[in-house]
Parts: sequence; C-alpha cells; structure tokens
Amino acid sequence: MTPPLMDVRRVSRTFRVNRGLFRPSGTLEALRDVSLTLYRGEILALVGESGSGKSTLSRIMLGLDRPTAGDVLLDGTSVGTIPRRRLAARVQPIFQDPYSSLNPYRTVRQIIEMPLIVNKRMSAPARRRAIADILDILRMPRRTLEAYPSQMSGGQRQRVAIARALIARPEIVICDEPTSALDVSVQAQVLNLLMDLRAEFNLTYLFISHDLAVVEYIADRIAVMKSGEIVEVDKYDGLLRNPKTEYTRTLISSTLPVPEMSAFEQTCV
Ligand SMILES: Nc1ncnc2c1ncn2[C@@H]1O[C@H](COP(=O)(O)OP(=O)(O)OP(=O)(O)O)[C@@H](O)[C@H]1O
Repeated sequence: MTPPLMDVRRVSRTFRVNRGLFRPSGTLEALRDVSLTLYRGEILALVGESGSGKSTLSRIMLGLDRPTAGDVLLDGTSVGTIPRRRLAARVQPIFQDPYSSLNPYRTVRQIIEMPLIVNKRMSAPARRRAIADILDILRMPRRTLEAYPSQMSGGQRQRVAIARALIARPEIVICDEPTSALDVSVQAQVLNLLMDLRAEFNLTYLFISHDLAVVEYIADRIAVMKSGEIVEVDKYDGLLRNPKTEYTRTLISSTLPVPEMSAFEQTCV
C-alpha cells in the first residue's frame, strides 16, 4: 500500500445555528468523529445525501475551515500549521459551478495566472511558459486566454477551472461535484480529462459526488457519508457485494438496476 498522503483523524465540526428570533441558538454537528485516509495517487470518492457533511469535510481538508476536534495531516503535518499559500500550492479545489467559481471580470489568462503569482511567485517569462504548457495539456486554443468566463460554455469554463487548479502543480485536487452542473455528454469529457490528468500530473483526487454512477466510473475507493459520519469505505464492487449499511444499499439501488446503459455511460464508451 502506498503511504497516506492526507490523513483525516477523528474530525468533528460543530456550527452554531440561529433557530429564530425567540428561540435559543443551538449547535449542529456537521461532522462527527470522521476518519479518512487519502493515499497517494488514488481517486477516493466521497458520496452521500445533501447535508451529510461532504463540503464541510472538503473545506477542512483544503484548510479553509478548522475542525472543532481532531486533525487533518498532510504528509504527517497538521494542515492548520501549514501557511495558507504553501497549502494551496499542494491542495487545490475544483468546484461544482465553474461560472460562480471564476471571477467574471478577469480574462482566462488572468484567472489561470493567479495561482502562479500568489503561490509560486514565478517570473513573468516562467508564468508565460507554464500557461502555454497547461493550455497544451488541456488542448485549449491560445485564443481562449483573452476570453471572459461569460463568453464560454459550461464545459470550457470547467476546463479553465481545472487549468487554474493544476497550473501550480498541486499533489491533491479536491473536486466538489465538478461535473454535476454540466450536460451529460460534457460530463464524460471532463471526467475523462480528470483521469488523464491524474496520470500526467501524478495527482491524488478526493472526488465528491451525489452520483454513484459517476464515481463507479472513476473512483478507486468510495467513502459513504451520512449525517456527518463516514459509514463505510470500500471499492465499488465491495460496496455492491456487501453493503454494510441500509443507507449504502439504498444509494446503490438508486444507481441500479440499469437494464440498458444510462445516458452517462453511453457517452463514456
Ligand atoms: N457555515 C455553516 N453554518 C451553519 N451550518 C452549516 C454551515 N456549513 C454547513 N452547515 C450545515 O452542515 C451540514 C453539512 O453541510 P455540507 O454542506 O457539508 O453538506 P453536503 O453533504 O456537502 O451537502 P450538499 O451535497 O448539499 O452540498 C448541513 O446541515 C449544513 O446546513
């Protein structure tokens, strides 16, 4: 087994919630004693219903939020002690909606270049070379650089988001529903691209999704979350053969049965 790259150790996250004008405020346990290991080079999927805590966990792994209890280690070092820029150079997000995650007032060139300025402090010629390289790898034409996000399709915008995430050469990419806002045919292209990039950049992915059909297609292992807890982690076949909880069984049965190929699978072959 490859060594752990990121280790989530007994993480809990409690939020204060306001219940209304005349009611006392309370607390909400978004994560409860969550442990999860991300091994170098793998694609680990995180699935679970809305509100189960997937985004909260990913924000903590990105260093954008702190756990109430527990810790997240990156190569053995607590992410809370790693300066924000240094962490961002190693762990990058790709979000669901490329439109709202890209600044509409910046050109693609400015968007892609930003992590190099902020995280790497590269010279201008080195930045130009890095931008040309990433465009080639993503097979994006040079003219895209002067466009604004509003002038692009959803799939093109997600490519820009991927270019921005990868240009500083991170080790881990945390994808939060990266294809769910896209048309089914474009979803498959973006998933195939993410898988090609894993090999090219030696990446490790945490891939958050509602959709078991999508994660079955790409994930090495799948972690199932429910009500702030990880209820099981296994390969898809393992989950299918021996689901440990009723909840996983329900998730699987909502993906299956698939008498004919789903529209998504047809676009993947
Ligand atoms: N900043 C916050 N303040 C209060 N409650 C929050 C906050 N962030 C998340 N929550 C709550 O924590 C729980 C987990 O939310 P989270 O967004 O992590 O779930 P999720 O599984 O990512 O859901 P979705 O798939 O809909 O994005 C929810 O009940 C949510 O309302």
